Amino acid sequence: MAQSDENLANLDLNGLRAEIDDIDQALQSLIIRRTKVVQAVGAYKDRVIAAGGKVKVPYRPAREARIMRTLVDRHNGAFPKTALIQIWREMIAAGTRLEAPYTVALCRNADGVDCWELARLNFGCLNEIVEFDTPREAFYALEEGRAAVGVFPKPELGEAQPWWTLLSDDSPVRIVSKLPFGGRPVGRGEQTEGFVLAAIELEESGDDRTLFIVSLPNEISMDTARKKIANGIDGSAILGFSADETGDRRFVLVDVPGFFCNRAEVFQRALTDQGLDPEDLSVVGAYGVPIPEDALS
Ligand SMILES: C=C(O[C@@H]1C=C(C(=O)O)C=C[C@H]1O)C(=O)O
Repeated sequence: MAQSDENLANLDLNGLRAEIDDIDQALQSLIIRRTKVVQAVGAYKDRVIAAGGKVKVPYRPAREARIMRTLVDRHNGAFPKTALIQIWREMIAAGTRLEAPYTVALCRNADGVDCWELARLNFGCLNEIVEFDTPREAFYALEEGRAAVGVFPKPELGEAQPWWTLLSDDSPVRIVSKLPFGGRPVGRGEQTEGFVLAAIELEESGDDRTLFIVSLPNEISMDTARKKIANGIDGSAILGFSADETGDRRFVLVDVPGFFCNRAEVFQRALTDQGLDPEDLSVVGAYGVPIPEDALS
């Protein structure tokens, strides 16, 4: 029972296994207790939803990001941090599923890439993953509450009909997380990155980036737009651009450091100061900055 680290070397195999059995029992009791608390959170969310009447999506990625960062910060010993995160991923995904049904929507990009491995690792072994034929269908499943979350491949610059043009101020669906968040799958899916979409409110995780879509007149070359956006907003990156059907303007997806939910005017002003004169600007998501690879080793 609760042997000191030094004493472990004096135990025989049976003694060591008895020690492991005790630890497993304590861990399992804590999982049982944690699940009861998660269910109480679910009941709390039910009351809030009953008052507000929205579709119930229990997933709270900002809270999950805080939990994962805390785990990594306080860890020590030989057990790998990526595996530690994975244990919590399973626990969180299985518990969240008790709060409300949980289907994960997937779609492929034009190159046939999907985020199946990332989705399975992040949303656990129990949640159903449904692959849709097109990003549009996956997106509608989220809007209509047929799926709780969707994992869409990271946009490619210049791809035809990018999925992110489906996002708008009129839709409750937003980009809410970036995957992988804490550790990549080994082998298949290792190079893949994706964004999680869900019809939930944006919340701050303490270290976030914000995504907005701006429409610019087509006369402004992509190069000019890129330079002016970079000059106007420190640390910004352009993730995608597309021409719209009428062809006189293009949409640009911009990723900026910080949490700027409901603060589109900040970007509007920064771009106007650069002489870009944006026609339309919507904040379409925010995500917790993933844990860097070197913090996981
Ligand atoms: C329990 C909650 O619901 C979900 C489950 C979480 C967990 O198991 O810790 C964390 C965030 C949510 O995705 C919560 O919102 O706190």
